[in-house]
Amino acid sequence: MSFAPDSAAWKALQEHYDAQMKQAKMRELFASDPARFDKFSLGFESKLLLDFSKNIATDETMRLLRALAAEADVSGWTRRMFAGEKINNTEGRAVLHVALRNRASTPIIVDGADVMPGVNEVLAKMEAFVNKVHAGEWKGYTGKPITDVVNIGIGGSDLGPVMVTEALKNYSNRALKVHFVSNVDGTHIAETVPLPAESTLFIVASKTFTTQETMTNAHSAKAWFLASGAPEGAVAAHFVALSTNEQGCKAFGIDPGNMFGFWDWVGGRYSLWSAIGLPIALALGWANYSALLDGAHAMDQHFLSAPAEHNLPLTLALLGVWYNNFFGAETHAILPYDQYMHRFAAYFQQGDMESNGKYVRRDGSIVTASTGPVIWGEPGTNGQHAFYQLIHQGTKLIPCDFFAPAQTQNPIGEHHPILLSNFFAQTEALMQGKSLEDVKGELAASGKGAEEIAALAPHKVFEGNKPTNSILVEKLDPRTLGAVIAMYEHKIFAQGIIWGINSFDQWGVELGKALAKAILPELGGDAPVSSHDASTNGLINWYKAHRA
Ligand SMILES: O=P(O)(O)OC[C@H]1O[C@H](O)[C@H](O)[C@@H](O)[C@@H]1O
Repeated sequence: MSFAPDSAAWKALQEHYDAQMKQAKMRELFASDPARFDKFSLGFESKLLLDFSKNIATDETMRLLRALAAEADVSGWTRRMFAGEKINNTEGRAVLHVALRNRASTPIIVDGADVMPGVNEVLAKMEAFVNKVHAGEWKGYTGKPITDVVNIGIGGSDLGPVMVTEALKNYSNRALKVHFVSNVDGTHIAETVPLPAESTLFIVASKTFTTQETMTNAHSAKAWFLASGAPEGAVAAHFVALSTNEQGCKAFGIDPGNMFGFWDWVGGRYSLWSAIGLPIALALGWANYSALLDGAHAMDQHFLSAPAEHNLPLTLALLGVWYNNFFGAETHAILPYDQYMHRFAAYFQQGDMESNGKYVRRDGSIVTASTGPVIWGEPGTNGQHAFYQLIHQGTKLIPCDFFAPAQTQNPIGEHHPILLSNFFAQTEALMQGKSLEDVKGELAASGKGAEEIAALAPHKVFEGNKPTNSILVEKLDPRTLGAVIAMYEHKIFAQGIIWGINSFDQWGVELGKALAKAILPELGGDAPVSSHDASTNGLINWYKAHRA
């Protein structure tokens, strides 16, 4: 198999870029094709619209990009993933977040056994637990119902639950307060636990149950709980675990009955659909959590079966490759015009950057093309008052995804139309820009003299031609959010296939972890440290000299 950029489809795209698209102007593409919006927009269940017409792309671009996907065999790899093949080759694992939301329960075989009975068993256990907590039947050690839940986890065992509980806050059971502790900085737990211990439930969420930050926080939570006066025997009613490591949970003192398991074929950053979703289900109730899974399943089916021209995740993936590899874009912004979505970009920083931040291909060879972009973003309109200047007039091309719901969940006066008018205006401005002639005309109309016009005009020109995808949903409900998350997951998958990398390992996080373990004992005592490079020694010794 030939990899990008050695493949025929890649070369054809390069020629197309050099000959036509490098200089292409979206303004002109719109002017020359009145049907552009219709041709370059896709729907999903009539609840979601993806408008990708504001991209520097023609029919020919899309045709060539789809040929690239075909050449990389994205659809074959998709089928292999859904069938439970061990496509995570460096860890010898299947990649089956799709099984977690396989609502049809069609068998998926891994190592000769159907994974679906196990998936459904854990879901049933989660449902029973959630209902018990909500009904006030799960009691703390003094007989009181649970009022507060603290999820202790980091990375994939934190970001998904945080993002979804925030995004669907309006669907949550506000009587039950769900808190999240992730950072090993003692400040995080210290600022969280002033809580009523007798009615607080701790969830220790860790796929491996060895993650230093989570274990440290979990032990501190247990110490705080016992110090509050709770007897040792109360731990069972107040600590539950979400993990693949049963031994580790037992060693911590968690009753195996209060452990919710999952499997090595669930990647941490794809785990909100597994037992890791328990805090989500506690916050939102089982019906809403189920609807989230339903939405993701619907998107899975779409990704698996929709032809390339109608396939939303594939379209997003291909446009991402187009800018990343042909226009040299280094970053990609995710800009939700919805305050509830304020952790969405942070969630996909892990989802995308841990998946596709790789320089070695699945066969061990070094990539020769740029891989995953830097993902970043903040909700609109806040971002407009912070970093949009650079997107409009900077020297870097930053493709953006704009996202908004048509219906607000908090209709107050004109807030929602104001919000959406900004969304539409920004994508229009980014595409159209503003010409020198227009700027000069405006300055003249405002009474400025020739000299002032000449001095000011260049600063007020917007080149435009900045690409955006616009994603509108009818309403940000659980089903829709499930579909949107799955859409991005599959986008990341398809890009990984095109770049020839394994999107499902994360060896790059290991070195720092190992070094931290080696350095920790060196931080004790007063003896100066000299075993590292000069900078690291200097930093450690400065810390030792200045710590209280
Ligand atoms: O769930 P855990 O095993 O505690 O892992 C938590 C996180 O830590 C690791 O460093 C990985 O980079 C993440 O992919 C993972 O989500």
